[in-house]
Amino acid sequence: MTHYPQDDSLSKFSTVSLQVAELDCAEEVRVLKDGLAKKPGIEKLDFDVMRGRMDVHYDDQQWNVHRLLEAVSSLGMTAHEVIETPQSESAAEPVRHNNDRERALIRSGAFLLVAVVIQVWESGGIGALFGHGEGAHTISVLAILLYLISISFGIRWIFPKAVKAVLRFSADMNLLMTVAVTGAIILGEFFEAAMVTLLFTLSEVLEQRSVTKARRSIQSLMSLAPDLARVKTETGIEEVATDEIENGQICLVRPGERIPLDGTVVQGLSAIDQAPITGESVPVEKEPGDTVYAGTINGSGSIEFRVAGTSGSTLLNRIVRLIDQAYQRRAPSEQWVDQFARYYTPTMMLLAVAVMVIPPTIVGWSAESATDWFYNGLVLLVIACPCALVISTPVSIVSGLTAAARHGVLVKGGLSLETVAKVKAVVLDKTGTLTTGMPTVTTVQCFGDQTNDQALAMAAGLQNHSTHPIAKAIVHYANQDEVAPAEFAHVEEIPGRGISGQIDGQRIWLGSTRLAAEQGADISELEGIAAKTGANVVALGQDNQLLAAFQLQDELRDTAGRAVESLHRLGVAQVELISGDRTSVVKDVAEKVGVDAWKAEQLPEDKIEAVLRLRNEHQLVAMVGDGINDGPALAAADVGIAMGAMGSDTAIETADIALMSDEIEKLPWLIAHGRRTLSLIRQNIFAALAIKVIFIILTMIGYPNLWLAILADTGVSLAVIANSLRLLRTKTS
Ligand SMILES: Nc1ncnc2c1ncn2[C@@H]1O[C@H](COP(=O)(O)OP(=O)(O)OP(=O)(O)O)[C@@H](O)[C@H]1O
Ligand SMILES: [Zn+2]
Repeated sequence: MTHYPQDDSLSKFSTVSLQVAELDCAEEVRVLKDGLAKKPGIEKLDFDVMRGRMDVHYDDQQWNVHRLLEAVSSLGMTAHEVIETPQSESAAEPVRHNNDRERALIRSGAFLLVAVVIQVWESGGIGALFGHGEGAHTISVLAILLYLISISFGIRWIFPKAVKAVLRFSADMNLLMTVAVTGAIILGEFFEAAMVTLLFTLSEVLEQRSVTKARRSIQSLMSLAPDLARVKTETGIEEVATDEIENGQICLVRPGERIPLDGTVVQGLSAIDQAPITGESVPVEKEPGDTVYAGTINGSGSIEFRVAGTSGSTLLNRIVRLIDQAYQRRAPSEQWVDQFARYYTPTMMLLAVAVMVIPPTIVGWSAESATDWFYNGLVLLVIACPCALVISTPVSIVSGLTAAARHGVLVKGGLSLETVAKVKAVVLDKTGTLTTGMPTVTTVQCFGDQTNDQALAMAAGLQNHSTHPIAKAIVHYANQDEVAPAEFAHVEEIPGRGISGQIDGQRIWLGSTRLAAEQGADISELEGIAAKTGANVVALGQDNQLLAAFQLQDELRDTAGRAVESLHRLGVAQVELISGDRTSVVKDVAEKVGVDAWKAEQLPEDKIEAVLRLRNEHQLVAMVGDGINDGPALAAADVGIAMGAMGSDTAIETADIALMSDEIEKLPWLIAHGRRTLSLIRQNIFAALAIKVIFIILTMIGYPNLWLAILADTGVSLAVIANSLRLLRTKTS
């Protein structure tokens, strides 16, 4: 049968990045989502409010960029396409800062001030500003004019959005503000109208500033990598811009300088401060063969290193890019607030209208009662403004993510941060998590007629193809004994068991006792060795013949016990150790670190099952692993946390959270940090709602005041922002 490509099978998805001029808060995100996301052919929308960007993933059979731009403008916004050049790589681009609005704020404030001075001077007292309801203050045309100019500066940012809200038949805070300001002008309360506008603009500016601030503190990470590097060339040493340096070139770094690019040390010894990436306070000794990272700080030795990759592909670059993406993922608490505001705002508007209309209808309409209740209704509108509520959560989340990154913990979104805060059970992998993950070969024992060196050459030859910690240990051991690894063909890794390959037409395997047994080998001798020494034993064999056994010892991290204790202290109900290693080894580790339960000789699929079982019992489960033979389990957990992610690209990309350093004590820190972030969010929401309730009550019992209401709201916004930014100052545990 012949295959003809079907029309719809040809349809493809494309992605375009749009710069949307009006996109600067959650409100616009909602509008764009409502207006676009559900249209056929729109696959996905991603927002980056801070840079005013929207990425559209669309079906290019149904849409093109031109049509997308039209769709955006039909929602009342203007957009243009962003063409990414390698240099304008998202992370490197400076955070957009809306200076226009700040300028408007200052002008609005200046005119307000002059107007106030004139009004007070004309009427001979401050009292003129605050009385209301009598309808007629003595106020000159000049003062009125100045107030109106002040208002016009601020309202320019609010009014267009309010109109669009009306056109969409929805109520948002811009509409609330516009109605309140217009109402106040109608009542002749110019001072209050101007004050409301000014304070509202102020809180919007503050929101933007604070988010920018949190973001900048990550971007300062980026600027850590120097722009110039000294490169070895045929003619000598030259200073070259880092983005012109190619893979494989040799760079020189003097003591105290920052490493310009990622690479491998080829000469020199030095201790390098990796805190910018890992948050570790202690410098790490580097020798030829070790990896160095862009942005880290060289200690007292001079080193030469061979560049790996380019300036765009450094670990630092990737981290900043991932954090950038993390900012865009909305946390559950953010969604909750959005959802809340969606009903809350129109409800408050209806309530305000009710206050304006119902009481005068009951007591009888008179000029006085109408004005009074109209004013009360306006106050209610202003109190209703949800802005403190709407800004609090994103600012907290962004600060929380940024603070974590500065401690060497890469959290890939607000959701992960909130989940880790609520974790009830933790599954730990052993190798690389509780132990250093750098086992060493202690003994080699041969059973066949070849020599130790021949066995070692074969083992090292196979292990050259593996990234398993055991593989590294065996290769390293062979290197030390100056044994050249044998060349293998058709090498296959057998997850959770070992590895096999062909040499001289023979199939050779290497792996756990379980693998040996599955190959039909007699494992009684292996069991004997393992029982005697308590070490991990790896067997080398051909068909069902045992050739050699390697004993390996992996050291426990000295902080492992304390970390488990901290987890218990934080109220984590169950800490389990799940390992692919032998029972005797795992049992020993489990007892030393004090976990609640342990399981040994677990295959990758068994590890998934363990995670699923714990999810049944404890709901939220975190799995911590090094990404080797536990990737699927990391994915099955509510939060997958990769340990020592610095060396492993896949761990960084796939885990929900990556602990860049090899420090297990970052785990309890992270849980505590997540809880701090959550509790800040709750405090903020509570404060914002509490102040509203207080002012509603004040209005009800007859102390309505328009500008005090908005002052309170702005005050809460400010407090909430300051509260959230506190996260940026958290210290490493
Ligand atoms: N590449 C390999 N070379 C040699 N042995 C291997 C290899 N991969 C797995 N094995 C064997 O399989 C066993 C299980 O491996 P696995 O990676 O699942 O767990 P582990 O590293 O022992 O411990 P943990 O599960 O705590 O990380 C190892 O103990 C080892 O005996
Ligand atoms: Zn507000």
